[in-house]
Amino acid sequence: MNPVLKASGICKAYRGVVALDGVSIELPAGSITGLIGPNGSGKSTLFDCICGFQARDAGSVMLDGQDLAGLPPQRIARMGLRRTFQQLRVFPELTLRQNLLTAAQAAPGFSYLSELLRTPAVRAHERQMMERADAMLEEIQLTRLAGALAGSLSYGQKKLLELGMALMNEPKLLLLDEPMAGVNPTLVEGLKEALLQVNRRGIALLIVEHNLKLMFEIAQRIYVLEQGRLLVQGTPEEVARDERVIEAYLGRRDPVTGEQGAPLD
Ligand SMILES: Nc1ncnc2c1ncn2[C@@H]1O[C@H](COP(=O)(O)OP(=O)(O)OP(=O)(O)O)[C@@H](O)[C@H]1O
Repeated sequence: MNPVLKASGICKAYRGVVALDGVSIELPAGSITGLIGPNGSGKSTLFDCICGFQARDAGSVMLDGQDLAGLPPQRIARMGLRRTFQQLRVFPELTLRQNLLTAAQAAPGFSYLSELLRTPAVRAHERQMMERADAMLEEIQLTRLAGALAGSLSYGQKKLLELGMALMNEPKLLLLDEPMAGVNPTLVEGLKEALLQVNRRGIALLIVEHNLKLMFEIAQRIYVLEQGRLLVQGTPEEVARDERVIEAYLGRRDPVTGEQGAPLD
């Protein structure tokens, strides 16, 4: 089976600072993959280079066999590759339902004029998107807050809303940049379950997350970056046992428990 994503030889430097140096990853369709590494190892930059938010210096990215070279991020998103960011991106002055609708795709083939005249086809599409938004609210279990302003949500609820927004157009692949960061520990389990639920629908996940305990629980495969290079890849068990990974984290903190200088297992 074709991988849903194949990134090969990705290189990126910021004014001489090498952030990525020939990184390659391959994600099977429908899989959950973790991307870990110490601070500054290039994880967010790799996301940016895959999604078209940053131009690559070298390397190629294929989504479901299609070359993404030169395509803008919005186009890549429409092709089925969505992402979330370390910093939340919801609209605080809009309701939850409105936030979801902003993420809904305009129907292909509608002209500006047909949108302006609100033709029956446009109205039917709007109805469809409204139904989709309501179904998504149920899925993220925020239906009771459909009409509330997003700004009034807790941080964890905003994370769920952001996840819902990323899912409005049924992507093939979702890149999640630290989905658990800043989330109240009592909500971590709920968010984990939401991610597993998304994956059960066949959507592949690539997750950057400092909560490695969670990562080791849900990922089938883990890639480890260090200083812009791929250090190791393997199953969670293989990665947790790998001397190079333990070494990379020693003196910083244990990737699983957060303790200083302890080995992985
Ligand atoms: N816009 C930028 N301009 C200059 N240097 C940058 C920029 N973004 C990232 N870098 C540098 O590139 C390297 C990789 O950074 P990146 O943010 O991708 O790492 P990361 O693994 O995501 O880190 P963290 O876990 O702290 O989020 C670092 O040395 C960083 O300082």
